[in-house]
Amino acid sequence: MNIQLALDRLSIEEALSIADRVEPYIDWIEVGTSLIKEFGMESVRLLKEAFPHIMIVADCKTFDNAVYEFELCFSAGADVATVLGTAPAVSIEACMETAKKHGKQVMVDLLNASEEQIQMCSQFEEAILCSHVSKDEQEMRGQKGRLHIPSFSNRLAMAGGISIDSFCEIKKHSPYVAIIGSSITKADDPALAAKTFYEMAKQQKEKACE
Ligand SMILES: O=C(CO)[C@H](O)[C@H](O)COP(=O)(O)O
Repeated sequence: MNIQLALDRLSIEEALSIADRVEPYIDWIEVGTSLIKEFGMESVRLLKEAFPHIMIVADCKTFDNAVYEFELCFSAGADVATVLGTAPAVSIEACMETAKKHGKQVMVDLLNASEEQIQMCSQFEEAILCSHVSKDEQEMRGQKGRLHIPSFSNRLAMAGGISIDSFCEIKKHSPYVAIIGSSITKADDPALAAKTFYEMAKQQKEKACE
């Protein structure tokens, strides 16, 4: 399991500083949608420049203009870019092709996708499929559990409000990537929080999940 640090609602300086503090305990860094919207592709470029050896995920949440947006992300240094699973199939196909051309990866965010749309997304065998509880569902509806977890993906990602308390539940699904934002970035001690997730993910704290 890879731990993906999601950097959202931060300045670029704060994002760089947190990533630097938690670097030993994370596998991938996500440049969150909020950073991309506020600071543009410069946020992706600066994170990749600071952490050239770490997988950088540009959470652009593409819905249309797939080739253009994915080209922007990969030119800025992203290793993975995201597309919404609710986007038209032609757009997801274009993301897959653009990623293949650059030797990069696609994460399909299944936020608000229907069973039918999830089935459609599962045809993209090279894609990482992300089961995601949105920020608004968490904060405005108090939703914690996920409605749809694709059982057929061998590259499953899980995101949205993952905490140290809920991490054992996440582990049961053996995701390829566990995406964690606020539980690290808003922790009093981000390095300690990231270390705890990392150790649990790498099974050094298996007993904690029994
Ligand atoms: O994509 C996102 C928001 O749309 C976040 O990356 C994802 O939700 C993880 O952040 P958190 O752990 O704070 O929920």
